[in-house]
Amino acid sequence: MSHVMSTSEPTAPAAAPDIPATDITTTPEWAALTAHQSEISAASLRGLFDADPTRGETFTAETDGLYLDYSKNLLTAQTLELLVALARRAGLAERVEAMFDGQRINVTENRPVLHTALRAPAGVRIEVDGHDVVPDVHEVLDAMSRFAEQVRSGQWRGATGERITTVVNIGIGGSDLGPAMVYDALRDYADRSIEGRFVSNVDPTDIWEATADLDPATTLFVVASKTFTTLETIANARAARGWLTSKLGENAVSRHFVAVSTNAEKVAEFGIDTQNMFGFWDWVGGRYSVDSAIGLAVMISIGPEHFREFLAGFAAMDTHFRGTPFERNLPVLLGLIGVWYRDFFGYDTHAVLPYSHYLGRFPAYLQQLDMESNGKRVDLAGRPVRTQTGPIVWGTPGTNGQHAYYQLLHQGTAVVPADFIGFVQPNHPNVGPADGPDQHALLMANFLAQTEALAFGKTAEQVAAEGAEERLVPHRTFPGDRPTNTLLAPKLTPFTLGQLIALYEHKVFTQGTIWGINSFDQWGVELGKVLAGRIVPELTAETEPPAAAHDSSTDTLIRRLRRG
Ligand SMILES: O=P(O)(O)OC[C@H]1O[C@](O)(CO)[C@@H](O)[C@@H]1O
Repeated sequence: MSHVMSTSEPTAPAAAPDIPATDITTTPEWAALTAHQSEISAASLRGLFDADPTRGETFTAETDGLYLDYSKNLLTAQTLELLVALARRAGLAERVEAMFDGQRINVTENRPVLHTALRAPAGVRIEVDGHDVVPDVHEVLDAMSRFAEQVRSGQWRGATGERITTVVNIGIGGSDLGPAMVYDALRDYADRSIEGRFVSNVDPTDIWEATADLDPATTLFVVASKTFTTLETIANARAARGWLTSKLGENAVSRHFVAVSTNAEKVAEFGIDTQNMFGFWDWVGGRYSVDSAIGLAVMISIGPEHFREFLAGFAAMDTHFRGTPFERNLPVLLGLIGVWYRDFFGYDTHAVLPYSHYLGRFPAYLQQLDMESNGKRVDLAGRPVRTQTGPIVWGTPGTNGQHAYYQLLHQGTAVVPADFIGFVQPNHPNVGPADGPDQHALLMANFLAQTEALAFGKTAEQVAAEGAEERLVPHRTFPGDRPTNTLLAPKLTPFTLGQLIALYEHKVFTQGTIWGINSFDQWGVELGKVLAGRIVPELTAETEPPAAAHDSSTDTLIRRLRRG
């Protein structure tokens, strides 16, 4: 049962779509937004809400139960019109079609970008060089489902005949952040008799911690790597194999190691039988791969049915993104609002603040999705960009952040636009007898209070009227006009999570399109990898490296490390 899929030989490769020749900053649409920004910067959210009492109902959009309130942003209907015109000028509609259509929009790697095919229902036809990839996707999904069921039911046993009770995913970047985040987010759907662990860091402490209390006889390793050449993953996988074989012998490997990769050759070279490999394709970017076989550890945890619901959430958002007018299109709105602040206000960072304990790793996941995609300084043609590009994305779950860095959000000199993500229903009721306030109500009261406070602040007059000491009035004043989006979903389910991930994928795409950059390569990670490869022998070889192998700083640090 080989699950490695290959697409047919290229027939007539789909041409890359035209690279926009126009610098977006020289367009009339850009100029109109620049002029409009000076008007808006004189406005306030208090004023905008006073002028339009229905603003909180009209500046909203919804799809399949996912509700976006973007009213607490410094924008008007005119701003939206101008932003939508900018999106049109950037050719967003055509670029969306080019992506869904399998055109080679990843021009620097000459690849299509088809993560949307990973969640396409069976029967839909999506071609790469004349080959329909949807049946391939479903074949791998079916193979994953069979394997996940075998592990969950205890049919798949370790080399000594024991059931698998721990699945350790070894991967990094997209081969870790996605499955680790989703595993946490969907704990309520998990078979808790099988624990999932995630090892990514090349620091030996990570794999040590993950294995210290484990029994190899009941442990399954999923080695997840698109390329199967990533230093951290291969080092950790080797360590895991040594740990396992020192106790169970070489023959145990095939019962305790499976691989997820696009690179069957390297998987075989590592010593994992490609019969135990689940494949995907070079048209899936690492940070866009959690809904591919990279989600295997998740599927083992939540089961194939919930995994399919998760995919259905992505697919629903894909349909919404592809078919909804920009003015009501959630990813487009989030993308345009982000461009508004990044380029016309110069705000450098963007916070994502989930009011759900289970979404603790969502901001870290989005950091890779957004910053590896849009942290670019040249456009598709290789010319230096004249816009700002991707913001620094950060965040942690509310309410913990409130007692840490929200001080800066409310009163600091930096303005940080933020997305607040919350759920109508809790994952869990209060523990124990209900003699205290409903904790979910406490959570959501904070969720609402924060965006209200950020938007409207508290004036010096209000502070003084409350009887504050005069010298304290400036300290206790809140400026307001700190913009936020509120995303509200009925409940954190596999479907909702799929929707949310796809929402941000398409937001990132929208922004990359406006900026005219390639959101699907990541050359910026290469230099450090190459230099590390050069330094490894300099740290470990018996003989000292030559005196001036690097700069004087790096050389001195290498000597200190060698001294031990
Ligand atoms: O899945 P792989 O090939 O091991 O890559 C892991 C990660 O490394 C990167 O290439 C960056 O170094 C990411 O884009 C990717 O998600």
